[in-house]
Amino acid sequence: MDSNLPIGAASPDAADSEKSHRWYPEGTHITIRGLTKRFQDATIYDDFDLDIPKGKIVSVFGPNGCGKSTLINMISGILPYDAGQILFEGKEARDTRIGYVFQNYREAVFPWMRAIDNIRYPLQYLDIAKGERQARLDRLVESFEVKFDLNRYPYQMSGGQQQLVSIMRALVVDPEVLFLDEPFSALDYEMVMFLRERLQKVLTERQTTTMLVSHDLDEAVLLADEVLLLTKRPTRVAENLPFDVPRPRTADTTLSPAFITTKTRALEIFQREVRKP
Ligand SMILES: Nc1ncnc2c1ncn2[C@@H]1O[C@H](COP(=O)(O)OP(=O)(O)OP(=O)(O)O)[C@@H](O)[C@H]1O
Repeated sequence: MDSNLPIGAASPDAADSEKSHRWYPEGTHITIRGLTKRFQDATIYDDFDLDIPKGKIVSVFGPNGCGKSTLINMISGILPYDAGQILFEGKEARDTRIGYVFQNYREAVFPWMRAIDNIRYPLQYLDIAKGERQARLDRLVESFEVKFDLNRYPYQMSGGQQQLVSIMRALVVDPEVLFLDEPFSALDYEMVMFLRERLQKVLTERQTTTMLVSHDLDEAVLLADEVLLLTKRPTRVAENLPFDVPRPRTADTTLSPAFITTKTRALEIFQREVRKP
């Protein structure tokens, strides 16, 4: 298959087999071509291309204001863009099951609903039987080994517990793609370690394509299969660093030579980019 074919172009031997109709590179879930985004006079993205691999965790890291949130908001369909195309194995965002976890869990969870009802909420939009809905909920609660009472209301829960509820609500529909924008930045370290560990386990089991925006380089590398390093605006891909040490990855992983090598390289690229005029 020719991975250099432009979006929408049929493969030359398209008639030969079903497989040859694929015009996105093998193993790619999200294909971005010619993406352009402007806010007033500022051009954030100009003719930006990117491929996101299927079933992997990609961390997005880059200079302040380079457009990390803007990127995942455009991909997830929350934010319109000025030009270009974003496709999920050839489908539009609206035809794709998407989960999104916001940094600000206090605004994301529904305060009038118990935790369990918050998590259950999106299931009503899926065309599945009631029994299967409950089974999904039970499986998810089991995977996260939830220790607190899910009959509590958000105001009765800690920040970390509320963010866990919001993560579980994003996962209950078994999303094809999960977006996380700084999900752990407002939480205490013990909770951060717990959530990183649980989330990794669930995402790896389910092989959910995931894009994580993080300001914390340790976290970005620790959780990633690939670290996507962005430049200053107009934003380009500075480099895509693979990080393939086995999972589960814990706080101890940050002491390993492989981690230190990748983090050091990421930091060099980041510093090179922020120093550019
Ligand atoms: N709705 C908007 N209207 C105008 N400008 C915006 C809007 N949203 C974002 N911007 C600007 O676009 C740029 C990219 O914003 P974005 O939040 O995507 O960057 P980021 O890399 O996630 O930032 P940070 O590192 O600060 O979290 C910033 O300069 C921001 O001020």
